[in-house]
Order: sequence, then C-alpha cells, then structure tokens
Amino acid sequence: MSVLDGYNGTVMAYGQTGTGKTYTVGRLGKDDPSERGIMVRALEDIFANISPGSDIMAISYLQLYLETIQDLLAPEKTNIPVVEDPKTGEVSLPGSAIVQIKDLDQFLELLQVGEANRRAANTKLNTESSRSHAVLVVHINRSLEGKKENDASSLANVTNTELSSHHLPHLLKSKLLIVDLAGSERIDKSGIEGHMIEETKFINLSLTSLGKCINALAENSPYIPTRESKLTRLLRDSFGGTARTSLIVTVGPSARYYSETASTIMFGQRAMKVVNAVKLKEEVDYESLCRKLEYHVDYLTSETDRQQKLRENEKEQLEKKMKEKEAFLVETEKKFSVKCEKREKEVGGEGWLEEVGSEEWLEGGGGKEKEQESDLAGGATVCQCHIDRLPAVPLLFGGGVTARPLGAGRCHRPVRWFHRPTLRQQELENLNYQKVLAETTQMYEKKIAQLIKQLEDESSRCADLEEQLSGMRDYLSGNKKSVQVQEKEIDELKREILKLNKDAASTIQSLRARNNELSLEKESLNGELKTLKDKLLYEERKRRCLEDEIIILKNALNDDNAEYESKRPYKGDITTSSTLSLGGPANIPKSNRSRETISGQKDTISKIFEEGKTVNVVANLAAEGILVQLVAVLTQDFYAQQYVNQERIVNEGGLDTLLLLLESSEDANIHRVTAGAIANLAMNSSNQGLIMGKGGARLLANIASKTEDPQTLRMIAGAIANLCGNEKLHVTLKKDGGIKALLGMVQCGHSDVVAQVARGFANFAKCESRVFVIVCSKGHRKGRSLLIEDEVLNWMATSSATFSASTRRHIELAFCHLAQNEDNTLEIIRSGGIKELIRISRESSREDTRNLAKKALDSNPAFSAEIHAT
Ligand SMILES: Nc1ncnc2c1ncn2[C@@H]1O[C@H](COP(=O)(O)OP(=O)(O)OP(=O)(O)O)[C@@H](O)[C@H]1O
Repeated sequence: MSVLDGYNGTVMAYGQTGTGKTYTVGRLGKDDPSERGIMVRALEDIFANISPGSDIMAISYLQLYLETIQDLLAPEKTNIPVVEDPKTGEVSLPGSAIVQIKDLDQFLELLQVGEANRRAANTKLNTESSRSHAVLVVHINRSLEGKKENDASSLANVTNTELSSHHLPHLLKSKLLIVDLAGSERIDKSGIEGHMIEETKFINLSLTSLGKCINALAENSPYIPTRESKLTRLLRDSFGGTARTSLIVTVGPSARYYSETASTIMFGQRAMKVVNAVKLKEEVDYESLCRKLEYHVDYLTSETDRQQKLRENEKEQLEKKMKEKEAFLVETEKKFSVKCEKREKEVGGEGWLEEVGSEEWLEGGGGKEKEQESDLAGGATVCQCHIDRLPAVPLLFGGGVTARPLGAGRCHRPVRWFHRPTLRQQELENLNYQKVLAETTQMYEKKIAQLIKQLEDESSRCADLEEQLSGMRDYLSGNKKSVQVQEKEIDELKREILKLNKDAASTIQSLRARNNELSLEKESLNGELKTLKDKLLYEERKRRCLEDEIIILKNALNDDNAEYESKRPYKGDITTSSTLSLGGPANIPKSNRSRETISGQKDTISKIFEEGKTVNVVANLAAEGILVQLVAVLTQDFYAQQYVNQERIVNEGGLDTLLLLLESSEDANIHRVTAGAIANLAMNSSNQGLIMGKGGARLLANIASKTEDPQTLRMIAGAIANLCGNEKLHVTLKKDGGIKALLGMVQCGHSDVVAQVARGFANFAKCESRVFVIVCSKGHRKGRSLLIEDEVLNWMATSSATFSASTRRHIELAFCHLAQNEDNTLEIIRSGGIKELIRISRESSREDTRNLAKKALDSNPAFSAEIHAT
C-alpha cells in the first residue's frame, strides 16, 4: 500500500443513488469479515503493516452536507473550515477531531458512531440513501528507522555525524481519504420534494464541480476549478495531484437508468485520463530527534560520571597500594638494619646461620612469593654458606623482602643467614640495595607515569565528551529555536489567514449590501422603465388611433367632398388660397373641387404627416384647405397631449387657431378634435387662463349646446372640467356659461360625458372648499357656492346613486366639499342633501369621502338640528 510508503491516497465511490457506494465503501462487517467494506479493509491492512511502537495512525470522519462540513465523530463541531497551506497546498480541517487508533475494534466503534451521525434521508429510489458526502481521513506517521526510540544501546551509538542533516530521523507522513460520495440523481426521477430538493441541488452542484475538476485535470488544463464547491476544495490535494487516486464507479443494472449509467461511466472514463504525479511525503521527525538527543545527552552524562568514579576508585587503590609498599619497604629496611646491627654485635663480623620459624621466614612474602621471586630474579644476590652441620644453603636477597633456600633435599629447614660483613661486603650490599631500590622506584615511577597518562587520556576523553555534549545541546537549542521560528511563522500565517478571512467576510458583506442597493435601484429603474414603457405604449396606441381616425376621415372626406364643398361657407381655389391668419377671422380657402385639387391635398397631407413631428403644423393650419386643416388639428391634438410641445403650440398661435376653428367651422369632426385638443391644453394651468381669456369656455359651451355627438360632448366636458380646477377662473367660467353647459351635457345620458361633468363639479367644489378654508382662517366668509345658483346642487343631491361608481365618487366628493361651507347649509337642507350626506358618511367607497361627510355633519349644528328634527 502506497500510503504506508509515504504517499497520499484517495479512494472515491461515485455513482447514481442506490447503486451500492456505501455498500462497497462503508460496510462494517463486524460478524463476517468477508462483508467488510473498503474502509475497514484498508484499516486492517494498515494495522498489519505498521509498527505499533513507532508508527502512529489516527482518523477523522467528516460529512459534507449542504456545503457545510460536520465532524461525524464529534457532531457538535459543524461548519469546519477547509484550510489550504499556501506553500505546500496541503489541505487541513482545523477543529476536526483526530482520534489516534490503537486497534481495529476501536476503529470499528468509531466508524459506527460516525455512521449513526451521518445524515440519511429516504427517497423513492433508496430507503437508506446518503444525502451527504462522507469522508474518512486516515493520517499515518511512520518512523523511517524502524527501531524503538527508547533503545538505549542504539541511542548510545548516535554520534554528531549521524545527527547531520543526512542522518536526521525522518518520518513518512501520509493521508488516506476514503470518500463515499452522495448519490447523483435526477430530481424528477427520485420523487424527492421540499427540503430534499435543496439537498439534491447541493449534492448535484458539488458533483458537477467535481466533474469539472476531473475534466480540467484530464485535459491537463492549467486552471482547475477547485474553488467552486467545498467537496473539491476538500479533495484538492487528494485527487489528480500528488496523491494516488482510485475511483469506484457504481451503476444500476436497470435499463430505466440507462442515461445515468452512461453518464457515470463517462465520468469514470474521463477520470481515467487524469495523470497523477505522486510525491513522497517525508519530513524530519523533530519530535523523535529531540527525544533521541535527550536520551543521548543523559547517556553521555551518566557514562562520564561512571568513568570519573572508576578512575577515582582506581587512583585511590593505587595510592593505597603505593602507601602499603612504601610502608613495607620502610619496615623491611628497618628490620634488616636492626638485625644486621644485632648480628654484627653478636658474631663480631663472622657469618652464621640461625634457624628461624617458617612463618617468620615467609614474613612479608604474603601470597606473592613467586612473583617477587621472578621480580627479584634479575637483581638478587645469591649467597651460599658452608657450615659444618648444615649443607650449603644458597640464599636469595632481592628487594629486601624474601630469601628462600634453594637445592631442596639438602636442608629442609628454613634458615636465616647472618654474616658479619666486611667493609667491602657492606659496600657491595649497600650498592646492591641501592640498585634494587632504584629499580623498584623506577618501576613504580613508571607505573605512576602510566597511570597519570591513563588519567590524562580519560580527562581528554571526558573533555571530548563534554564538548560533544555541549555541541548537541547547541544543536538541540538550535533546533528548538528553528521550531520556535516555524511556530512563530505558523502563528503569523494563521493570523494573516484570519485577517484575510475577516477582510473577505467584510468585502462579502459590503458586496451584499451593494448588491441589495443595486437590486433596489434595479427594481426602481424597472418600475420607471415599466411606467415609461406603459406611457410609450399608451402614446403609441393613441397615435395609432389618431392615424386610424385620420384615415377614416380622409376616406369620408374623399367620398363626401362634393357635398361638403357645397356646404362650405367660403368657396375658392385651394391652389390660390389665402392664408388663415392666426387669431383672425375664419378665412378658409375657397375652391371648386377637382381631381387635381384632391390629389394636391393628399400630397399636402402626406407632407404634413411627414412633417408631423414638427410644430410647423400651425403654419399648415393656416395655409391649406379644410382637409389639411382637419389633419393639422388632429396632429395638433396629438401634440397637445405631449406637454413639452404645448408651450410651443400656444406660442406659435396654435391655441388661437384652434379657437378660431371652433368658432368658424361647422364640421362636427373638427369640433370634436378641436375640443379634444383644447381639453388637452386645458390640463396645463398656464394655458387655462389663456383659454378662458380668449373666450374658450364660451365657445365650448356654444358647441355643446348645438351638438348631440357624445364624443364631442365628452371632449367639451373634459375641457371645461379641466378649467373648473382653477378657482381664479370660476367666476368667468360661470359667466361664460361653462357651469350651465356642464349641467346641460348631463342630458345626453352618456356615461363618459356624465363622468366628465361630475369630475368638473368635483374639481370646482374642491377648489372652492380650499379657498373657503383660507378665507375662514382670515376670519372672512366666502359666501354661497357658485354651483348652487346653477342648480348643480339639486342634481347632485338627487342623482348620485344612479351613476357609475367613478361618477358617483366624483359627485359624492363634490357634495361633501360643498357641505363644508356653512353658507351652503340652507341650500343643502332645502335640496334634501342631509340624507345624501348621511348616506355618503356611511356608504361611500372612499374613506376620505366618508370622513369628509362625517366632518360636515358633526361640525355643522344646523345639520345636527335638522337631523334631530326629522
Ligand atoms: N453488491 C451488492 N450486493 C448486495 N446488495 C447491494 C450491493 N450493492 C448495493 N446493495 C444494496 O443496495 C442498496 C443501496 O446500496 P447503497 O446504500 O450502498 O447505495 P448508494 O449508492 O450508497 O446510495 P446513496 O447514494 O443513495 O447513498 C442497499 O440496501 C445495499 O444493501
């Protein structure tokens, strides 16, 4: 197994849901080992090949669910981050539990705990479907030496050279990932719903991004999109890189899953193209190195102590021995000289032999006679004496220590021989003695010198060892320092990562905020855009209506031209027409109709249409015949609805021309479109005064009295209703018959016309009410409403219930505003308006109108009195 040789490895099971991924990878097989999945088998193999003493194995077991990593061995740990070493690219999961494993049983227990924590949910396809990706991470640290670290003999042999970088203890660090991916599935086929659709989306997202990475790796692309999902970030250093990867693809045999099977196999095929460049992960085992060096230092220290002690003992013994010898020498000398003197006195210089006891004879010899004998052999004097009774006994004198009879058989008793030395003999003896003494001294000096040398050697060895020791201490402290530096660097990196994370979070937050702002902006722009589009659509529709209308009118005019020409007040040649002066009397060109003229007019029409986008239509109004006038009026109407053009139209005399046409033309079509154009211009308050000033209300009232055409009446009612919204014009409007005309138009019964009339009265009453409030605040009275004089109040009090809802709302509003003015109280009571007010206060569809009615009823004591009275 490569993972035991220091290579990272990955085993990954991929396939459609329910096809046996978990079965292949995760089965425990507690009772039957043949049932075991890849996770358990892998661990079995690892256990069989590692040395329990020196190698370490630990596991983490995690699940990736909804893009969140959770620890399956400590499920309270969620949201575990995936951290990538920027230098080595190694992926780690800080915070996840890493449990050291001692044996297979422990592993099986942990796996069972992890499996219980793994999220499982049912789908129609598989009742035990895994809805998360499960990742078992096996961390293996193997010591390269294969020796017991605390083996003292091995430690004793470590030398400085061995501690050089080549001989540092190395560690093989590897990681085995066994991944049980969640099943790929199609939402429609799996029958999942609700929350599980979300799960499936996340699963499919991560599998898709895994597929993308595999594709990129297979194509040897320089960019691998590993950042797209947590799964690919987690597996970043475990597939397609420096790790050995095995992919297991599982497929369902049913033909129903043909497409899933095909896509799974294609995934596998693509994965097979990925080329891995496996890399050995070896690093210095600083921990064991440190331990080793400490053992080594201890060993050397104790060894030095031991040797020191030995040397001291030896020295002590030698000194003791030397002292003993010296004492013995002194003693012997002493004895010898005493005996010599004694004998000299007794025999007067003659030699004799004296028997002595064997003990005495052997005195000083101890158990080393032989050695001393041999020691003395070189320098001893052999004397032989011949005494009558005794055979000759040769005597050995050596070192002043012993003498032994030679020639066994002739004399069996030890004797001590004394003689009376002559001067010569004495000298000789002295000389001999001195020689022996010198030799003995020399020998001891030699021995002492040897011992001193030995001592010096030991001292120098000791000094060497101490030097080694201090070298090792330096090395250790250097290593400790470098570890500290590295730790410092790691801390800094961690801090940097934290800072980067913080920055990223704040950037994401600000981007989110900006995104929200932009969404709001987008929403409001969309709203605006929609309004503009609606407006444009409306304008376009209106333009088309007008164009249709023009075409209809053109046709009508072409057909009825003869009749029309006969009715026309002025007759003349259109080709020689005089101009229609602005604001002057009607000067419509007179002509006899001919085919050429009509065709000429048509040309003019198309010209006007072409130029329709310019305000030159006014000039055209003045210059051309009736057909042209009509077209010009229509175009004018079209433009009048566009406020930006209104000012130019009015400034260029367009309003004058329109009023002129209204006055002079007998044509119903012209009346209608002209009234429409004026109604549009009357929407603008700056035009309202001009229209009134030029007698517009009078002209409109006049036309209204003559026509029964509801469209024309609607336009006129709309124009007057717009003028009603300007309180400064109320008096003139009433004087010019505008109010009466409005009320008169009600007779036509057309709902659109009545609605415009009601709107006009509501505008009028509202403006009066506003002025009334201002006047009252200054302590003045306003007087009765102008509407009362024209019987409008009666109409409102009696008819509102019969009209459409929108018309009714206008009437109710107008009535309530009139009721705010105390000067109208009498008329309201007289017209039976209190009933109407009470009805409005209860039934009106608008709350503000109901409140207005209530306010009038509550604030006016006359109304209260009337209510009580009736
Ligand atoms: N080789 C097999 N022999 C017998 N039974 C099998 C085999 N493979 C799978 N099964 C059975 O099929 C069912 C689904 O298997 P499993 O849960 O392993 O599928 P899966 O691919 O992991 O599904 P999911 O992706 O939804 O988790 C299980 O009940 C399992 O026991």
